[in-house]
Amino acid sequence: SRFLSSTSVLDSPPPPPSSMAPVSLDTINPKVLKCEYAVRGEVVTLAQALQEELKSKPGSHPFDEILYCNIGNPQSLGQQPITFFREVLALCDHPSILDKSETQGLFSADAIERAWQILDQIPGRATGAYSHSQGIKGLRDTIAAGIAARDGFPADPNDIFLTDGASPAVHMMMQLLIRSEKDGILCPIPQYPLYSASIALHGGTLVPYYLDEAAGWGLEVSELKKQLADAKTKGITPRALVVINPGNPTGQVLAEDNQREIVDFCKTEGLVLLADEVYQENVYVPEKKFHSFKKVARSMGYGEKDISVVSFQSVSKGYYGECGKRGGYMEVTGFGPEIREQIYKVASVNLCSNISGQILASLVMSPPKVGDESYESYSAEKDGILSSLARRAKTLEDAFNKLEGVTCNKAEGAMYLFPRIRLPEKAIKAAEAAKTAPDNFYCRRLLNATGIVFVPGSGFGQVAGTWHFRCTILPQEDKIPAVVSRLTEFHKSFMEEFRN
Ligand SMILES: Cc1ncc(COP(=O)(O)O)c(CN[C@@H]2CONC2=O)c1O
Repeated sequence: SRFLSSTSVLDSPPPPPSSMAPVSLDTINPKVLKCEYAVRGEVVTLAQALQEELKSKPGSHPFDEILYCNIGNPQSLGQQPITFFREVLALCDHPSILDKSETQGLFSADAIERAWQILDQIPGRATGAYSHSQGIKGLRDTIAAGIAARDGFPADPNDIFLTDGASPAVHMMMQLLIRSEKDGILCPIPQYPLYSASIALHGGTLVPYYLDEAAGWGLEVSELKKQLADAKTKGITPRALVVINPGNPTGQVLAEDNQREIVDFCKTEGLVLLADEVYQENVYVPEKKFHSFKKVARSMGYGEKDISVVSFQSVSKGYYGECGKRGGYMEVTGFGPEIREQIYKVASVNLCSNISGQILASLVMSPPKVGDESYESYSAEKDGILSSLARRAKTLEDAFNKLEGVTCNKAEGAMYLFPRIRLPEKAIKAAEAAKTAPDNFYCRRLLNATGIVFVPGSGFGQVAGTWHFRCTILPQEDKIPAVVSRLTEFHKSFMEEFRN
């Protein structure tokens, strides 16, 4: 009746502000409020503000540029894309140039050939069309063949779901597995906060298992068992175990026998093994090698009926670093057809992932081979990037270990270092006074003094009473000395200021 007579609306006083706003913090989904993602959190927001100030008021800070060491985003820091991949992508997106004579002079013959092959796998050769909701079948065939060649065990294209990066694949699995807050997902601490965020958004419970920093971030099965039992006493039903290998933020690469223990643990406990393997190409130490969890399970004689393994891959990492192209997949094994049908249904709600990402995922899993025209140049680009990442990891690891009160495990893989910092009591008190976590306090002070952007360890989780920060190994090599010198100078003055 309020809107039936215009005069009553015109005469009546405006409703109080709270009831005017259709949406307010207390009327949105509380799961959204609970969700956090520190990789682009408070310190990064402050960095972006400083960057704007530097633009509008040059000289307004004791540094002339922001050095973003917060996110695994290689190409934003100058890393070049892989030529062959981009040649194929460009040709697939503009097929009319494929048979022009000029094209022969501009693109490698095998890139032209690969583009034709891919286009022949796309209905109507239209990269602008929706595809099958699991992704283009021909590309899934290529990816399955790449997985089989990597592992030495068969892969089924129908187990593969191409996604816009690994993130939406993780969300889909959380959506499938979490029925209520009574469902628990075992996650490593420290963890990549996509997992804690997704579990929060889907209303589940994160069941932590602590990686052992003193043992090079080792994953002890005894810890898994302890946390599982503890969760059950609280009425939680553990559904899955997340393993990030190589680890983010911790950089460890699991030993194969440790992986076998983990597979047995999941099989015994009836847990889905969620294997996040987006850094599978990022291994820097000769004594470690990447083994997929699916390969480990199969090599133990465990097949489809023995264990559910979901493997996540992405085009955002490795030596390709194509974060913005949003490509990746999950390989879903060990589920019955009725479950795969449910996953397909959820995937079909989003129609399909983007086609460029799908093409890239197939290129990443089936790159140029020996004898291909582009193989030499492709290998030179790949080896150049990976060897540079290894050097940067070592340089930063050594620099951190030289800082007073800081210890840093080796980055065996991935793209990060996660040093521990023992802060003086005075600094802890100052952080409390600033109403922030001590490691966040340190990162904010570092940013304001040097322009360097780290992410505080509290954004990834850590043993209570310990403090860390995460630094990527991604600034180009010519920038690393500046990171080291600015950090070292800042750290000395910070420790002096707060010496007990
Ligand atoms: C372990 C892990 N899994 C999944 C993802 C998601 O990748 P895509 O959705 O891009 O495929 C990331 C991204 N790494 C984040 C982003 O940059 N820095 C990080 O820590 C990651 O580190």
